[in-house]
Amino acid sequence: MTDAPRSTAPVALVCDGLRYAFGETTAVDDLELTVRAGEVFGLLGPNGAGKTTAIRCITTLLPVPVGMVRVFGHDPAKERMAVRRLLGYVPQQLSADAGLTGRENVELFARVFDVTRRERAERVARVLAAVDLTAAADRLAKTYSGGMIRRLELAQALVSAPRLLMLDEPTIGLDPIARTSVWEHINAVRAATGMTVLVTTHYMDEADQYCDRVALMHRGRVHALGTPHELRSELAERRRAEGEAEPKPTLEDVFRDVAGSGLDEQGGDFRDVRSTRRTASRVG
Ligand SMILES: Nc1ncnc2c1ncn2[C@@H]1O[C@H](COP(=O)(O)OP(=O)(O)OP(=O)(O)O)[C@@H](O)[C@H]1O
Repeated sequence: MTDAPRSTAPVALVCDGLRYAFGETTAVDDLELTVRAGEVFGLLGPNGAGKTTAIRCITTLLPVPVGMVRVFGHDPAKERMAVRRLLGYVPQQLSADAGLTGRENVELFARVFDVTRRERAERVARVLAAVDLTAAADRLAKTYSGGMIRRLELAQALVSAPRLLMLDEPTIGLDPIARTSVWEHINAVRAATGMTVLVTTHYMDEADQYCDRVALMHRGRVHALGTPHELRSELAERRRAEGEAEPKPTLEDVFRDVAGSGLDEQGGDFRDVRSTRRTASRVG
């Protein structure tokens, strides 16, 4: 396993030996990551792999009891507010208020993040446009589709102009078209701003397509790390050496290979029961 981003871009995020336990359950076990500025980095794994717990430690929502985390050089334990100012966070749980319009939801976040009154209206309009919600901005969020809600949450997180955007399962429960749309908007904003993105998902196909590098997590530990192409090529090489004629492994094959049979024992598959949950119905 390597953690050597080729880029010479500054380091956006470092986790070194991060460990977090809920009582007897070790949720994150010795996590080592270095994410470079401008990367889209995917933290992948089935339910219970430890992705959300890791994100909560990075975003200061949980303490860092063992190990070290730095966000653009800042320590979440000692410089909580400095870290929060650098971050945009879209949690798995709904963060939009159904009873407010799209614009009001984003304005609320702008206030919470101290965007000055002078800048606020322009900034809110800009992020709503960036996620293609200008036309729907003055409708109540409860009238939005699941994909629109996710894009609204993205706008909420973007209004503070974060340098590191953390997205916890941003496309869960969305249909394929809405999933693609969410990713296209993430990519467009990233291209326009140079923002760094850390995303968790258990959709291996999305990670393969949209992430520059991925870490495959299982039972709190990172089992493989690299570009999707590198990880697939390494497994293809091994399969070829074992006599397979034309191995074309997917990222999910790589995951099964590194995680072994334990993946099924855990009951953790890449299909989440919650993936059938419609984001829109959470709102409506
Ligand atoms: N508040 C909590 N109390 C006790 N155990 C918890 C708590 N939150 C998470 N865990 C446990 O920690 C482990 C990691 O959970 P976590 O939610 O970080 O995984 P995940 O990869 O984000 O999974 P999911 O995709 O289901 O969100 C699991 O075994 C989970 O049951």
